[in-house]
Amino acid sequence: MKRVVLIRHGESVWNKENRFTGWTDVDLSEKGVEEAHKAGKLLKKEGFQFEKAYTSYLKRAIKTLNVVLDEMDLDWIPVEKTWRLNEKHYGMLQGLNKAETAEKYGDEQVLIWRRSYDVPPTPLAKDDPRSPFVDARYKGVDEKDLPLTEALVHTVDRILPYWNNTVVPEMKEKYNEVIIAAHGNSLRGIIKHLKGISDEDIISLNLPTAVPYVFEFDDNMNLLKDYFLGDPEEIKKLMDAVANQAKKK
Ligand SMILES: O=C(O)[C@H](O)COP(=O)(O)O
Repeated sequence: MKRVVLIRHGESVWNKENRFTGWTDVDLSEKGVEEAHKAGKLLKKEGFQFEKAYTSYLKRAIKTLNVVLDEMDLDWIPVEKTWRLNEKHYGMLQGLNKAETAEKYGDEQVLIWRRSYDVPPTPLAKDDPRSPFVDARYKGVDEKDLPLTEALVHTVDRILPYWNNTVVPEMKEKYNEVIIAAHGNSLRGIIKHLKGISDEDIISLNLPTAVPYVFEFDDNMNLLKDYFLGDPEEIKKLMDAVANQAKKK
């Protein structure tokens, strides 16, 4: 049996301030660091032994991963970073408060921007200071792949080649247990693919911060089952809170 654990980063400073973040590189809040410690302790207690870790180019995911691995005495395992695991790019919404945006444009429009499968927010200009075209970390990425906004379909399009061409072959060949530390929407994209969730039903999936989500596979990487680690009632509350972040006050 093979296991992949997906974990959204702990609460970030902009999660705390309820701002759209996307590719903005904000740090973890104090609570976010605590959440990562809690997740690492739980994974250790449950006997996980990761052999490789994958994460994004964004520090909230990288730091969550580092805390988790440190709690598990697994600081030494190989870690691969890729821009393909970055959060969905939120275009011009990046930096705006979610509830204020709902006051201005209405709950329905904001739900479309957050959760519709194929309607992206207004794009950034290529030379906007927030654009990946002016950020050194994306210098090695082919310009045609760099987004200025994304809907989930675009996030899925850039993640799947990484899942199919890197994670799956590495697991078939040499690893039994890996962890992927990433973001609410980039992980929703992977989960949609793994569970065959429809474009309509994916709208209602909301991932809480730093709750390990376990996927078990057979040796050919066919999905057997999936489950969150932790108290189901508590997790349900956390998921509902994420869903309600962008509603009018
Ligand atoms: O980028 C963000 O703002 C968050 O990481 C995810 O936000 P969402 O739950 O509003 O999509």
